[in-house]
Amino acid sequence: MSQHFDLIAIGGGSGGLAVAEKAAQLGRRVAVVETGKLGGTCVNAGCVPKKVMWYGANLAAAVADAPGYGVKAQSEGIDWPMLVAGRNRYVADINGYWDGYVERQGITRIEGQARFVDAKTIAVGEDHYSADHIVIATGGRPIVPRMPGAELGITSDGFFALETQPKRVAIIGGGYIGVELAGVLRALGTEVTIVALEDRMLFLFDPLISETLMENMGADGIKMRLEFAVAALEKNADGLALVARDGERLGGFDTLLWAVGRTPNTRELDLEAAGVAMQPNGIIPVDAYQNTNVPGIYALGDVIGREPLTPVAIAAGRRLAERLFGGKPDLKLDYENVPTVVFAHPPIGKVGLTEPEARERYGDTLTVYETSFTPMRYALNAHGPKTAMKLVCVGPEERIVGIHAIGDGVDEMMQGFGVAVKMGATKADLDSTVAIHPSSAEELVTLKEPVRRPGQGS
Ligand SMILES: Cc1cc2nc3c(=O)[nH]c(=O)nc-3n(C[C@H](O)[C@H](O)[C@H](O)COP(=O)(O)OP(=O)(O)OC[C@H]3O[C@@H](n4cnc5c(N)ncnc54)[C@H](O)[C@@H]3O)c2cc1C
Ligand SMILES: NC(=O)c1ccc[n+]([C@@H]2O[C@H](COP(=O)([O-])OP(=O)(O)OC[C@H]3O[C@@H](n4cnc5c(N)ncnc54)[C@H](O)[C@@H]3O)[C@@H](O)[C@H]2O)c1
Repeated sequence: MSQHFDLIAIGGGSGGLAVAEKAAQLGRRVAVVETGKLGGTCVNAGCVPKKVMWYGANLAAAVADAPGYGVKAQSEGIDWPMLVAGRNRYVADINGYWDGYVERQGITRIEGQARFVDAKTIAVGEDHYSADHIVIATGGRPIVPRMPGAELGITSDGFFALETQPKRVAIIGGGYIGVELAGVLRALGTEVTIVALEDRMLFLFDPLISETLMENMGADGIKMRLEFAVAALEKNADGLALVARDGERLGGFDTLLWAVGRTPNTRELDLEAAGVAMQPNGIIPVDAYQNTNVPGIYALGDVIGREPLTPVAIAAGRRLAERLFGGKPDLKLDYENVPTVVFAHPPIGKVGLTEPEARERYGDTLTVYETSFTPMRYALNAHGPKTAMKLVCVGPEERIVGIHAIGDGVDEMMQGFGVAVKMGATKADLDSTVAIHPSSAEELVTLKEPVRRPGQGS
């Protein structure tokens, strides 16, 4: 069989579905090729099931706070199979939604694994399909480094397949996934140890965020080991263990979880058949318009290795379709100032540059404001996780180039502040905004004395 389309999206995840949907809405003949379930990583093994677990974990933590407020609640434990079954039903509903939606949009769904035959043709099994435009949106998968015993560890995919709650978990990696799953597991009652290669958790985030995160994690009973380079995983009478490069052992775990990054699903695509360039790490280089080196072949989402987040993949996909078919030849995604949230306990949000990044770009012209407090949510509890916030401003006009926050509610707060930063807001704009009281967000519009002024360094 051979069929021709205006556009084929390889991958039915966040980016592939977005480009296909927009192209179909613009009247084009479109196909999506997907090996698994529609929705991709985000729906099936990422954002969605993770956030359901995060809500469950928040509720479990809230029960512990309830008596302080006179609410006579007491947890009788976690029904893990019930939580997982509910989560899986929720995900299946979204899969079902996408199945129907793709059909209603008139998008042809091709099930199977795509590979290139030439620059205009792909093969799925025995069948060939050609298109004027082919979009590579095949996402990524978790990295499991090569080392002795590596297979003893599960990944985030394995986490979502756990049928019973692990009791003692070691998480390898202090990035997004490590931090999020550590928080979820701990709030649900699992003993958690997290090891990071660097000298702080979330080392790509602002140092104030890492510092406060580690304080909050410690208070929650999460054990942390920094600068711990895992060299082997082991199984012995005591259970599972991590062995560091210097020989140190951390043992007694029932589950080990790799959270050391993701690698693009590009090696199985036969890219060389189409002449598409790929970096040694599997990333496909693109220009600002998602063009690969081959005319008519584009890449977006996690495969391009920039801001691997669902809304980024979706935004890139929509813009690409509008550029190709919507009469907007200059439309492209601006990858600067992408707001992002880590669903830790409590969550973390940021938009723009960290203080060290801003210092590197703008030199000693920064004015930095900070605050740190325990939010009112814990007024009647003996203690609660800390909130911290930072504004990074540039030049005499104090243009805001970075906002960083950790604390209850910052996940929902950051979208609006993202709009402000995108519009070029200055500190004076925040000062002129009347606060909402009592809230944590009001702190960001009432920051007074800077902690660092131009010329004062960090
Ligand atoms: C645990 C976890 C939590 C996350 N949480 C968040 C979050 O809270 N917020 C957020 O913004 N992002 C989150 N992410 C990241 C987000 O899931 C990804 O950035 C996003 O899914 C990328 O979209 P994509 O379209 O590039 O790829 P994907 O969504 O991964 O879709 C790619 C699809 O292509 C298919 N495919 C691969 N190869 C082929 C082939 N040869 N032929 C046909 N189909 C193929 C795959 O089966 C997959 O369905 C999370 C990720 C993980 C792992
Ligand atoms: N809330 C969200 O938006 C969200 C949630 C989860 C994932 N994601 C996306 O998925 C991507 C992948 O997440 P991730 O957490 O796997 O990657 P990550 O890049 O965020 O973090 C990986 C961590 O593992 C460490 N590491 C690497 N090799 C190691 C080793 N051998 N031993 C010990 N530590 C090692 C890294 O230094 C880093 O700290 C993220 O970059 C993010 O874009 C987003």
